[in-house]
Amino acid sequence: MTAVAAKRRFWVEDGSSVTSARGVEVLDTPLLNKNTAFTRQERAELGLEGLLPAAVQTLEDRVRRVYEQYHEQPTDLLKNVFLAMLQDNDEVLFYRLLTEHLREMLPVVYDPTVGEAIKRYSHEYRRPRGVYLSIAEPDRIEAAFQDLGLGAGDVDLIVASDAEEILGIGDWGAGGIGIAVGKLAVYTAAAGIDPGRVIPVSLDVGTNNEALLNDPDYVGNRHSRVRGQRYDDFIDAYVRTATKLFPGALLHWEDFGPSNGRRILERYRDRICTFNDDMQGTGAIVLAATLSAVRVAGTRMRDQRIVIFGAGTAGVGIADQLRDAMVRDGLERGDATRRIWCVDRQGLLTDDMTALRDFQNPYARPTAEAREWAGTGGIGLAEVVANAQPTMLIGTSTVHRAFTEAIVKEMARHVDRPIIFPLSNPTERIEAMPSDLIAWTGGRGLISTGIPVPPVTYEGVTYAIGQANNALLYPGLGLGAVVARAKRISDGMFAAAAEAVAGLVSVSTPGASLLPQVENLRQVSATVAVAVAKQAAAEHLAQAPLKDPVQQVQDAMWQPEYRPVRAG
Ligand SMILES: NC(=O)C1=CN([C@@H]2O[C@H](COP(=O)(O)OP(=O)(O)OC[C@H]3O[C@@H](n4cnc5c(N)ncnc54)[C@H](O)[C@@H]3O)[C@@H](O)[C@H]2O)C=CC1
Ligand SMILES: CC(=O)C(=O)O
Ligand SMILES: [Mg+2]
Repeated sequence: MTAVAAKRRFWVEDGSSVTSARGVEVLDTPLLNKNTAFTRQERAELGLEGLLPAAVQTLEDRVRRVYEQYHEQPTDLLKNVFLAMLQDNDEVLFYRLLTEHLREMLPVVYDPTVGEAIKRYSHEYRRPRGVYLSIAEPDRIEAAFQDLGLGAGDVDLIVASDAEEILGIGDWGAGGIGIAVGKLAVYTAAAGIDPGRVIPVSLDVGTNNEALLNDPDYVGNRHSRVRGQRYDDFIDAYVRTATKLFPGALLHWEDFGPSNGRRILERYRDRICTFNDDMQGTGAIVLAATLSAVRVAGTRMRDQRIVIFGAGTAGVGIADQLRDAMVRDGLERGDATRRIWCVDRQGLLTDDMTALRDFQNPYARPTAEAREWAGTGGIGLAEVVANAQPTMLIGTSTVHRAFTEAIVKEMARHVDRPIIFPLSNPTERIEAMPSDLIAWTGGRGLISTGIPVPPVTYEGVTYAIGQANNALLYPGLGLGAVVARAKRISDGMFAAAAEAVAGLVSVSTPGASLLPQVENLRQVSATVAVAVAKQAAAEHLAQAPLKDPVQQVQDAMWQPEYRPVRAG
């Protein structure tokens, strides 16, 4: 039996959607469905008369109603489920609502509530979204993508996760599709990436999460994680198929375990258009926040002394970009590397440790240097902070409350404006809350967090806490790459993106945020996109001509508006 390739239900011509679907099939297509906003003529043409109540409403009418319904949901998880159902029913309405209430709803669609939704995925499961690839059937990858009915030029972006390290909550197996869906929702809300031209992908290689393996409702493969050659071959089959079927697509990797994430990126980054968000997107947004902080502190990038607590995917990704920024500020690479101290489970990483991961090796400190720092229980974060006297402390460890009052006060003894970024997500993982950090440093701390937090008032000054989350960066990066039709995603593109974000921030007022506010995410993303597209052109990585990048970026941004729908 041969597989039957699915056909697209609709396409766009002169600003209208044209569809071969009729009746309920139209209402069941989220990017086509306008529900009560279908005009009388559209209802007649598409076989919808009698399937809808009499009133013909506008998008604004519909937004008003769903906003009320949203507020009737009693918990953030149920709000998330409500929005997912809306997205599956009427995608324009979902994106209009989300865009109009971004500060309110981003934490529900994305970090932190997305973490809870992923944990509950099999229980709250209603309908599928995306492509589910199973390690049991690597030879069905092509058929799986073809079931979408998309052509070679129809896809701009694919976000894939194997769900080994979802945010800071660990292995969530098939539920990991939720992070791909959430990241893509942010791409569209923040940067106007066309939601009809993206694919979320679950790479289901099993799970080591016992709770899932023993949960009768679990919807994924019920075996332990496959590793080694079979895993690599599966990833390779995914990359080969995706790039063959959709040669223009950017492949985004999200929430892999540290060794796989790094290895996959190294294998493909010079061959295809791809990036790892946790390593590179995070590194760039943290660099942006650092550039702002350094301006406030009146110091220079090259003068920083940086302690990173949690030297995994995100931590070392941040280290790499901060090191490169110090090199751009005039330091030799070796000298820049020596201004970074990485602390992980085993304490300060030193060069006598045999079990370091290869990407940690460059940051291992000479054993002799650290020997005299050892407290009674080894060289932990407290000893490193006391001895290294850092100007910056970054948390990517998933360890809640790891930045204690004693450690923060010790840091603040040695530096005028301590820069402290507790970046772990979701809320129950953050290394310290900003209100404490500001109090412990007497208002001198320059703070940014991964989760969204409200402003903190301390001794009459209100401190806005910028969200150092890769969501402020990757959407614009993706848009810039799409507009430029970039062949590769280079380190230079991340540096350009970071500088563009930092350039949007005015830090002259006391308590000003180190990063732009989430309300301005579309402006931030457009600015990043222009910088990234220009950088791609400068590095001869752009395949599209860039005559007027500012206008090209604006033109490329999808808007949540109902289009006329015609029968075809
Ligand atoms: N703000 C942002 O944009 C981002 C934040 N993150 C957050 O960073 C955290 C880490 O994420 P990944 O790097 O992807 O995970 P990962 O698993 O690659 O890295 C975590 C590291 O922390 C270490 N660690 C765990 N317990 C520790 C302890 N008690 N003491 C010292 N080190 C310890 C682990 O050994 C590992 O090396 C998560 O909470 C995640 O949500 C990750 C990416 C982006
Ligand atoms: C924000 C993000 O990508 C993470 O926490 O993994
Ligand atoms: Mg992530």
